[in-house]
Amino acid sequence: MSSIAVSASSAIGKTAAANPDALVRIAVRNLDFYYGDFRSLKDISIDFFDRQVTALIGPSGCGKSTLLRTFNRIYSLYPEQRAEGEILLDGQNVLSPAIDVNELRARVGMVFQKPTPFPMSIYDNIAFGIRLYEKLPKSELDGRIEEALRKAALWGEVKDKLRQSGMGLSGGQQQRLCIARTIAQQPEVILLDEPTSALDPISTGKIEELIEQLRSEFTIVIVTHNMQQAARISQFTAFMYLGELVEFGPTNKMFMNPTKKQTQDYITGRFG
Ligand SMILES: Nc1ncnc2c1ncn2[C@@H]1O[C@H](COP(=O)(O)OP(=O)(O)OP(=O)(O)O)[C@@H](O)[C@H]1O
Repeated sequence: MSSIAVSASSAIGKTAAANPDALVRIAVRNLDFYYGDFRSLKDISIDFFDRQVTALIGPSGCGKSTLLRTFNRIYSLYPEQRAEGEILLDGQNVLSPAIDVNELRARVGMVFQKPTPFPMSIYDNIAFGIRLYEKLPKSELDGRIEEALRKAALWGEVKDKLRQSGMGLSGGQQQRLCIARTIAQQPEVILLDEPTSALDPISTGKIEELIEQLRSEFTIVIVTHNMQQAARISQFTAFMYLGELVEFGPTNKMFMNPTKKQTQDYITGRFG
């Protein structure tokens, strides 16, 4: 077994096991995705469970980010990109033309690889997202901002400088600010696309702890290249290859006893 697999396996057991009774929050059915003529997702069917973290893993270009980007239809900003099939969020197909995409994006929040604070104060970074959808009196807005910063484990570090620019924070703090901005919109699902790949190990550890805390409230889907991270923080893991879902299951099973040889090869670092 390679060192990657050994340390990934040793992370198993430190994380909460998959809840077999968790409700399905997102049900993907026969999903295909096209960039122009290129079919980058092939007949994907998979369930994402309420208040569980699901890690999407697989080699570069296998379609992890593409799959993530279908859940809030962020791809629809680009006319040559299209999805076919069904993505049922609480039973409602988000690919239906009848869906209000702004409302969808408030329900399905997204945090990107590189922290993307807006060039405005810490306070306004969070207020901005709330004001898009709600008109709140100042006292209530203040409360929502504090709550979001607390949940993102950032309040203690920024409470005395809420009027300072979000751009002045460290990379790790900026990423937690982006998570706070997402939380403030009170989403049901949080999508994280390699949220720690630009961060140092200490900031990465803080984000991983935060993800574990957020799990009690949100359904979380995370794309990661880091197998140890997937093993540490997720309850379910999906392994993708060349646009297909190869294997999906509880993370401990995927890492300790995968069914498919391709999964075994990938998690042991022998993929070729
Ligand atoms: N804007 C685009 N136009 C055309 N093809 C694209 C575009 N974005 C991605 N693709 C292709 O779709 C496939 C899936 O890409 P995607 O970015 O989803 O993979 P990934 O698994 O997230 O990769 P990585 O781990 O490197 O981020 C790849 O073959 C990629 O080249």
